Amino acid sequence: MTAITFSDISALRSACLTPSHADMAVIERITARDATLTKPPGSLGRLEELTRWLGGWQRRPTPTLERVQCVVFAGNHGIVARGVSAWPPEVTTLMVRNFHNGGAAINQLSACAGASLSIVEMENLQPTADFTQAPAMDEATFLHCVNTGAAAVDPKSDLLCVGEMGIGNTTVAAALAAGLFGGTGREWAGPGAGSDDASMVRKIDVINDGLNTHRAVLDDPLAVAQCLGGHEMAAMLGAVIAARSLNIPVMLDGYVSTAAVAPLYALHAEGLAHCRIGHNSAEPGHARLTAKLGQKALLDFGLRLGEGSGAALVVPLLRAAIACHNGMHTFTDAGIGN
Ligand SMILES: Cc1cc2ncn([C@H]3O[C@H](COP(=O)(O)O)[C@@H](O)[C@H]3O)c2cc1C
Ligand SMILES: O=C(O)c1cccnc1
Repeated sequence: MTAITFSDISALRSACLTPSHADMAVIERITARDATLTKPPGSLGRLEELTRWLGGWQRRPTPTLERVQCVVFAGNHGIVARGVSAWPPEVTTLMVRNFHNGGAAINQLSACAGASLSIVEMENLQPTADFTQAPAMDEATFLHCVNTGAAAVDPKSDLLCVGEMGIGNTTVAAALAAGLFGGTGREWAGPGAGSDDASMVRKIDVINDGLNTHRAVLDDPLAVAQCLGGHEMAAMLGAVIAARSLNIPVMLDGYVSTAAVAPLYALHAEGLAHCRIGHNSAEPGHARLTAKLGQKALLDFGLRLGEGSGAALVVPLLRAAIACHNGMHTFTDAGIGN
């Protein structure tokens, strides 16, 4: 659908290092109109900020959400063989079938959001390499996954919601966060889809082993994404870069989607300016990661699912934000003086 393709890692790196920006003139127009609306200035709180963000990236003083796309990328992980998840990798495949049959949480939440839902199976759900032993992906596979993610973005979208399915990927998220921002497995790992105490110990060890194996490349965020990441994580990264070039704002979900795109922030402080984080996951590393990115999640509902659930969930709030901005009358219209 989109022509955004990176021919090699250096093309990808240069796109990461030169992010586009929101349209400041549009943001000024939105701010100016907001000041005329029949409410005390600032009284719609974060709804006002979200309207400026949407309009600034859409380059529209009257932001719209007619075409919202949710994309779920699915992948499997070599480290699952080490007992880091309470679930076997076959569940990834079974959940992909469930997505196609309309039976998962994201099917219901994307429908409530008035969004389309795309499901992308990465690398035929073949697992990555065990990152404690080798890079999770070779460079060509990593680049291919980034490009697959970029190609999944509908260039006509008004908003992109990204999500994932991949048994074991909360371990991968924690490894990415630790690789990018420092700290150990203990500080970044959480129970994911229900790991018990014994599994948590293995998870922490696997993350620490992965950090140790790849310590020579931890200063390069793209190498971190290649060595410690996953197929669906690389695809989310590619989708989010493509969205930025297409001026499409992005709603992230929880820990896994935030960690997948965190390399963009590590490469450039403005790298995730077109993204917001839908909710604060119950996965404990998420709040810490959100703070590292200088963001504040929209909701805190105790979700710990993934699939893009927390991104789709907040779309109705965004609709509320733009309905107020676009539909409210001004003090002049209403004949209210001050
Ligand atoms: C039935 C089921 C549906 C899911 N939907 C999302 N996840 C979430 O849980 C997985 C990560 O947790 P961990 O790292 O502990 O394996 C990912 O697939 C994520 O999307 C699910 C997990 C399960 C079991
Ligand atoms: O926050 C997430 O992304 C998450 C949490 C638990 C399981 N899977 C994903």
